[in-house]
Amino acid sequence: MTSSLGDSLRDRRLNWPSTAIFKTISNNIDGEGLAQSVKQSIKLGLEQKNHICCSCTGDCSTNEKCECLKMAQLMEKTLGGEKIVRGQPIHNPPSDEKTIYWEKPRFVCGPRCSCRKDCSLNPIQSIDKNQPEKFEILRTDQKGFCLYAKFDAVAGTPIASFNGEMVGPREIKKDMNVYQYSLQVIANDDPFRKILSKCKSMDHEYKDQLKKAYRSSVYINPLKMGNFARMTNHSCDPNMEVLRVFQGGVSPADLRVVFIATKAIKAGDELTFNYGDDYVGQYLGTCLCDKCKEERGSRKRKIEDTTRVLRSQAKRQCN
Ligand SMILES: C[S@@+](CC[C@H](N)C(=O)[O-])C[C@H]1O[C@@H](n2cnc3c(N)ncnc32)[C@H](O)[C@@H]1O
Repeated sequence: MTSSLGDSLRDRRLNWPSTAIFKTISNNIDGEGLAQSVKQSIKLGLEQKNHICCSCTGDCSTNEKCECLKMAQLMEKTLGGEKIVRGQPIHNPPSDEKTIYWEKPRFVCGPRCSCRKDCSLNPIQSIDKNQPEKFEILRTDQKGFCLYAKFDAVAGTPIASFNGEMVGPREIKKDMNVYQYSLQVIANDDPFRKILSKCKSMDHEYKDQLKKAYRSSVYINPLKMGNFARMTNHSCDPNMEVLRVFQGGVSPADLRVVFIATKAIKAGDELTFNYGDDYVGQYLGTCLCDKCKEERGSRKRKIEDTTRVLRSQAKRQCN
């Protein structure tokens, strides 16, 4: 990891907080505390008959026979989120963030598909590659480590995946650090369950396990093993949003968390997303995002201006 520290602490890893040291992984891995149904459906999902992958040779997004396109279309039709297609921005109403994350998971081609390079239904194919060249981590006094882009991107571009260990709720509650760094990927009675009754060709045993698995809670903990995305700070005016994206199948192990640009990003910009009101209210105290700092600055200027006016009025009256 190529992190830089400010002033005298530069490059002295001994001085880094434990949250800054982790093993980089490019896929989620199984961790502790997962429900039996989650473990079982991950195992069944590894069987070839339960993969969803295509043998297309051209662009899947125009091939009506493509298995991946069919699943992407089923998700779009049932849950309402547009397909993610490379080169086409994803249009999401910004006020709808929570709903997009939970209600509208997407489907894309995966590493087992034969289409690979040219396929526009495979926009996250190389998202985990060359991360040190794409991102920079710098440490600031107030927010700790911050993630910066080293590239320009248009709104709608997939920027990074958020990787780590898949763990159950018990693991999250045990340690406040784990709680603060983790993202929930499967919620109790997950909206994704609506898809399962519509998958006619799915193996029955697998489908039953999936129905149970998507009734439990699963989190991604990036603390011991993860990637750069775990350094993404909160902003009340963020430049990314989080999407759940299935890649190559529909087991919990195929579910990935992907950050998508919501506005144009320039090299040097800090990458941020909205942690949600609960987190901000409970853990951030004073939000140090640019928007809040700007608002506090303008409030302070207003108070100073008013005080100056009142003082000069009082002075005039005294004279
Ligand atoms: C997931 S970590 C992000 C990476 C973190 N900055 C670090 O150094 O490891 C979340 C923590 O970063 C800090 N943080 C993130 N966004 C912030 C913000 N807008 N204002 C203040 N602190 C923030 C808080 O301490 C928060 O609990």
